[in-house]
Amino acid sequence: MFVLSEFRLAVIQLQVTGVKADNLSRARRLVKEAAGQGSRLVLLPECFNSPYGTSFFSTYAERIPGESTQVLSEAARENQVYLVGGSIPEEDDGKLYNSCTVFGPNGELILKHRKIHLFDIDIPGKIRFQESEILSPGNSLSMFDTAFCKVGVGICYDMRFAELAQLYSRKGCQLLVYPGAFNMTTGPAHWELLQRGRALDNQVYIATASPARDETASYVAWGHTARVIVIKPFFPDLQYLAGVRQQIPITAQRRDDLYTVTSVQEGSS
Ligand SMILES: NC(=O)CC(=O)C(=O)O
Repeated sequence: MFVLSEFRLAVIQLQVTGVKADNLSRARRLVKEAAGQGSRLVLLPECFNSPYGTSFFSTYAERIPGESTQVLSEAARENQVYLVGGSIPEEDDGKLYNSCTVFGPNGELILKHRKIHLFDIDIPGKIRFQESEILSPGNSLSMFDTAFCKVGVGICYDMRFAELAQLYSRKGCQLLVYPGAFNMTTGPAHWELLQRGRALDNQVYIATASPARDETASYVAWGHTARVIVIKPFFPDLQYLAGVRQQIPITAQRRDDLYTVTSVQEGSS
């Protein structure tokens, strides 16, 4: 496989409203703009086609393939990019999921990742959110190969689970992408810290995209879309990453005789 050492990745902090058609056309326009600036991989935020909230999921839910994924497929093909389509509420067989679809430069669906860890938190006086009241969890890891590098996919709360990132890293991923939508409580506390932690521990690049902050929304996203890396911002540079892994060889130094992280299932859900 031909692997480019350095490539441009775009993370889109999309303004998301209650009008699905507007969200889709805005996303499409921004994917085109990102590709026009040389991006080869583009990332949209969690719930890019609908407001984020348990009261919205069933109204905005679609089957896959459906209206929103059709737009994503066309946007990927027209612009010849890998497109990580944030997430959408998905309906399948009477159940709802929070699902990320990834399309290749020919517009083909490469994978579907259903959020594995549902966002159920209760911080008194601050925020209570229970995705599991409405959604079902996915049960699979999701990775894909590009012409540049291998990519692992998680959605928002998935980022809090260090084991998932460890597994992706062990399975050869150099970049982990997390469409996300942290909020005004957890965002300032953990959004950047988690990304830096996942990147540093696993010697991988991390990219996240959030909806733009909208103070009038029922769930106010923190924003702060990031193209993080512990290492060197903006362009994922795989040669540089290989250098870091060689200089600080924690992968080879792991004590697999004392501990291990294993997966019981994989593939796209
Ligand atoms: N929205 C999420 O899934 C997660 C989140 O906001 C957090 O972990 O904080």
